[in-house]
Amino acid sequence: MGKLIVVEGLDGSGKGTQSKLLVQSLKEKGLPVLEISFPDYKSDSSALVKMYLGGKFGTRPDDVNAYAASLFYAVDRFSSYKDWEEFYQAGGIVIADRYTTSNAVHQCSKLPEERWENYLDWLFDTEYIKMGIPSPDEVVYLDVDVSIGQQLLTGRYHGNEAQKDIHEKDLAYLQRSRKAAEYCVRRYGWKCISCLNGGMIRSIKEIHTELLMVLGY
Ligand SMILES: Cc1cn([C@H]2C[C@H](O)[C@@H](COP(=O)(O)OP(=O)(O)O)O2)c(=O)[nH]c1=O
Repeated sequence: MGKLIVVEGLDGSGKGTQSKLLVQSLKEKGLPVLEISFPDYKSDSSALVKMYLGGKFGTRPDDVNAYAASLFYAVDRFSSYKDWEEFYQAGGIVIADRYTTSNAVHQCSKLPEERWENYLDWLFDTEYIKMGIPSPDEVVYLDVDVSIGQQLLTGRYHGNEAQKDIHEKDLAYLQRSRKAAEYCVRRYGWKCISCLNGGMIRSIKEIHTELLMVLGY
């Protein structure tokens, strides 16, 4: 059995960059490592996720309830697992840029806080037990302020706001997602790295060094 490490964070937190750097560092140490990313946009299994994020079922995140949206992402992960199952079972280290934990962060926020525990129990039972995909060994949450994340996203989309998906366009929704993430950090012992220092985003290298440290590499 291998190891599954998840890099989690809100939109614009730098997860993609940090996942890639982590993979590179572990490769340099000679470890068997594979990078995966969700949603798996290159696969047909992400069709419903694309429809949802593109606004086909409604232009606000709340137009699709937490349970329905979670299942769109869950089936995408089930399909992806077929591609890395063998590597993982043979002892490889899998680095995931988002995972089931993204449902926890981004779908919890559609529910009132008193229903979070119930939803999270359902979510982890559905994906890790009923569907049978692996549960992570480590989850590292990269924490950024929603407004800073938005600035980074605007840069990524070269100022074209129309390119944002229905989650990225909704600031209040992202604020609630951040609260849900903080709840998960406390409840499940996810590791948390603060990506800001004095209101400014820390350097990519600094965050990478801390990421290696919290993971013990
Ligand atoms: C993987 C995953 C993502 N999401 C959300 C988080 C993001 O707001 C959104 C899209 O994922 P994201 O990785 O941000 O895609 P992009 O590369 O287009 O920015 O989907 C979930 O709600 N559940 C999940 O399981």
